[in-house]
Amino acid sequence: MEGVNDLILQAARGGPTSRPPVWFMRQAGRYQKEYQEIRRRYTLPEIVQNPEACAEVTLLPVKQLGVDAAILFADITTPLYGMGVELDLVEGKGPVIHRPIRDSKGVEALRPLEPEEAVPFVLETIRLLKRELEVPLIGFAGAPFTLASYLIEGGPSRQFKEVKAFMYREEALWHQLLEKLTQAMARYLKAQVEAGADLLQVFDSWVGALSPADYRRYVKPHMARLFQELRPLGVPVIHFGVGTMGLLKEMQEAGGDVMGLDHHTPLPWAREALGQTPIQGNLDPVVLFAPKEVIRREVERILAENAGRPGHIFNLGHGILPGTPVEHVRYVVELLKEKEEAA
Ligand SMILES: Cc1c2[nH]c(c1CCC(=O)O)Cc1[nH]c(c(CCC(=O)O)c1C)Cc1[nH]c(c(CCC(=O)O)c1C)Cc1[nH]c(c(C)c1CCC(=O)O)C2
Repeated sequence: MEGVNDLILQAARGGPTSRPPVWFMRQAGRYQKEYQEIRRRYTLPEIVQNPEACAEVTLLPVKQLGVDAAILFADITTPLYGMGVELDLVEGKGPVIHRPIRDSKGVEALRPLEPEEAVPFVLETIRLLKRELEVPLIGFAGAPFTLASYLIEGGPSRQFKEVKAFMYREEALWHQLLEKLTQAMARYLKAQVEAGADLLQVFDSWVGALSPADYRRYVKPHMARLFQELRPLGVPVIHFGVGTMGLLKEMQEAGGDVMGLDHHTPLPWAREALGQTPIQGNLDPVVLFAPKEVIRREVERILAENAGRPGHIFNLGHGILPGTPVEHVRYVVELLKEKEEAA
């Protein structure tokens, strides 16, 4: 990508950069008044299905914050509609599935994903964005476990009791379900790269609910398969989850060029555990509600903990929360850009 800011691609490949590139998970969302205005007129699926509106929302944080990457605006549930799943995105809660999967009929009813038919609007949004963007575009998908947790629980969960009980009780069916989701997300991500996505992030947000032994048995083979399918695409892939310190080595073995670190994971420990693998993270999203002195202290702590090693993409440990002051998010970007001037 000549003439554009490709810091994030360099860092994702482990190369040296003049400063760590920065973007934020959920960088487009309710904390922005411009987003709230658009949301008063359209629902989230209506935005996603309208490439002009969707590109505009994707560009909002790039213009407002000066981040080093854009992330496609969509939800992890977006491709599920194309597999025959009916669901609602409930404000303040998250995805609610009309008929949660509880048996083989539910698994069989999931259709294979044909991206050009099921999500043409996502691919068109990517093509529109590529004409405008001067920073790389991140495509993304939910990982099979995280998607299965919504499909089986029927909505957000704290204990993940239904999904884990299903996994233990119906092991063969579980593997069928994860295989279907793996194939669908591999095709979805491939279509995003063909449309122009420059790197990818796989969100296994809720996989931290599993023990390392369960991860190895029930999830890791599918993740390994997914990353194997993505490798020929030739773009870096970020592998992210929350509460994953105990799983991080297993997740790294499954695949991904960059490992996402939540804010509970000590960065020096992760560097030691992961060797040369680039990392992304790991500021606590709640720090963005703190006074600027505290934000500065925490950003500097993370930079000091990384000790100038290459392959660090600055981000939060999880997504930006509603109510976060935009000014504070922008301040983090400014702090990182100051480092470049100082260098
Ligand atoms: C678990 C998960 C979901 N969705 C997503 C994940 C994985 C990332 C993570 O772990 O946070 C991924 C996601 N969802 C959204 C994006 C957009 C890109 C970005 O700017 O990061 C991304 C990357 C838009 C969205 N997806 C959703 C919003 C909320 C705002 C709205 O309804 O307009 C946005 C901006 C809805 C959603 N969808 C989901 C939740 C938990 C919610 C929030 C519910 C709420 O608080 O109202 C499921």
